[in-house]
Amino acid sequence: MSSSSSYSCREYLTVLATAAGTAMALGAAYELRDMASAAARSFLARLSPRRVVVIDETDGLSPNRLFDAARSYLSSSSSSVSATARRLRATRLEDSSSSGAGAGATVVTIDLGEQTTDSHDGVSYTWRLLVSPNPGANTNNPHTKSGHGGHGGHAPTKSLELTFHKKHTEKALSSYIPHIISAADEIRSKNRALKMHMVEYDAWAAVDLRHPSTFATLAMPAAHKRSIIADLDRFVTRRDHYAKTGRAWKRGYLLHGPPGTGKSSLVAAMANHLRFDVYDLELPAVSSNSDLRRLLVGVANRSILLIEDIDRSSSVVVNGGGALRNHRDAGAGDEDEDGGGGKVTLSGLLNFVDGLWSTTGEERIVVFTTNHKERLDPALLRPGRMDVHVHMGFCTPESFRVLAGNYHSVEDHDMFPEIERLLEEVPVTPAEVAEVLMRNDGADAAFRDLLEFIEGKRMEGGESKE
Ligand SMILES: Nc1ncnc2c1ncn2[C@@H]1O[C@H](COP(=O)(O)OP(=O)(O)OP(=O)(O)O)[C@@H](O)[C@H]1O
Repeated sequence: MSSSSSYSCREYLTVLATAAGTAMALGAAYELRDMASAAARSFLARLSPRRVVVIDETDGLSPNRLFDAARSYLSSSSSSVSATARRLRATRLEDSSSSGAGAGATVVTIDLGEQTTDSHDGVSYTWRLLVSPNPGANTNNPHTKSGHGGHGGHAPTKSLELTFHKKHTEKALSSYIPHIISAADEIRSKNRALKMHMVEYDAWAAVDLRHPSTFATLAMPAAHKRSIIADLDRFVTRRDHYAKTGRAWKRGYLLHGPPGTGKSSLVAAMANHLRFDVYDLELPAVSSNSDLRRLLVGVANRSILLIEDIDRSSSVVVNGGGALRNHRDAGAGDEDEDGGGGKVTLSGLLNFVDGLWSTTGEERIVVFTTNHKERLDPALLRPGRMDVHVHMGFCTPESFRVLAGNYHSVEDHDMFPEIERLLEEVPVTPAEVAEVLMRNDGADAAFRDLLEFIEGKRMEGGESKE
């Protein structure tokens, strides 16, 4: 028994020793094989006409921004990812803000191990999403894996491989990668919720800008809309032009017209179109140049600075003794005639904005609104100050049809000819029309109510449409 057991033991040890020897031999063989395959890879890489750029998810401890940018880019329609990848991964974005254009949108991107192609500037690129185990991970111990241990430190790392012909290396690095970064910035700006910033205790305070107005819902002549959209689109693409001429990259808009004609709605439509935040600067609330400077410095890039009712600011000046003066040549640092040194002036503000923003090279839009353009100092109206003047007028038949579509999804109706005939002669603001259309549930009742409303205004008489 004992001899058989010692034999077994010897035999067992022999087996073990043989196994260990085999393992060592195998280990050495694997090592040799790895070395050989690395050498072969590097040899093949030298022979291959393809070049590979690896973009890891993290750069040590911090996230690699280029990886994030490339993933956003590959999820967007600007790349041809969805057309070429075999297997896609789809995610529905959280519907957290109604003002975020990407809110609730479905994002599609390539799945792990998949590859897709894209082309840019005549060059074809291949992308592959790979995952590799983290070197610090003990893959046998589930508690050290991300999601179990809670630290996530040993999660597998992802990387993107970008492959292209090596003759295009220069183009890939100096043109394609910057293109990806700027496309990703654009996607991020489209997906974020817009903000409205207002002055509170001498500092900007932000709330979500949830104004639903867009150029599609705006009641104004279609030709005017088209020219404003074209102007905005041209402006945001002209960085080089402004840089060359040494001018602040800003565009001034003056929106004028009676109350309720949609000036604020147009500002919201511009913000929604450009995905710019709005900074609502109430000039009378700003008491000194130092406050103004601080506020203007705090206006972010790619935003709209809104200064409303500037005629009211001017009339304070005309009557003397207000916080604002509207002198033609006044600078922001001028002394107030009433001895309230360092008070803000409107034209001073504009000089100030030009000087302050000419060095930043980022696009900003300044919008002034007024109900009385004729009351403004002509110095404020000259080009360069306010480049585009937009008149927001009373409701026209064309504007009425937009509102009828907005509120009742109706394109035509028996009562339209009568309503439109009346609108030609009676001054009714789009806000008044919108209010009547909104208070009625059914289209028939709404249009009847509107007819009565306009008739009533005509009977009252008052100002004519001219
Ligand atoms: N042109 C328009 N297109 C669509 N809706 C409009 C238009 N004008 C007015 N409205 C409706 O009337 C409401 C009030 O209009 P809005 O505040 O845009 O006018 P405003 O000209 O800025 O007035 P105010 O000079 O009094 O500030 C808007 O929220 C919108 O519902």
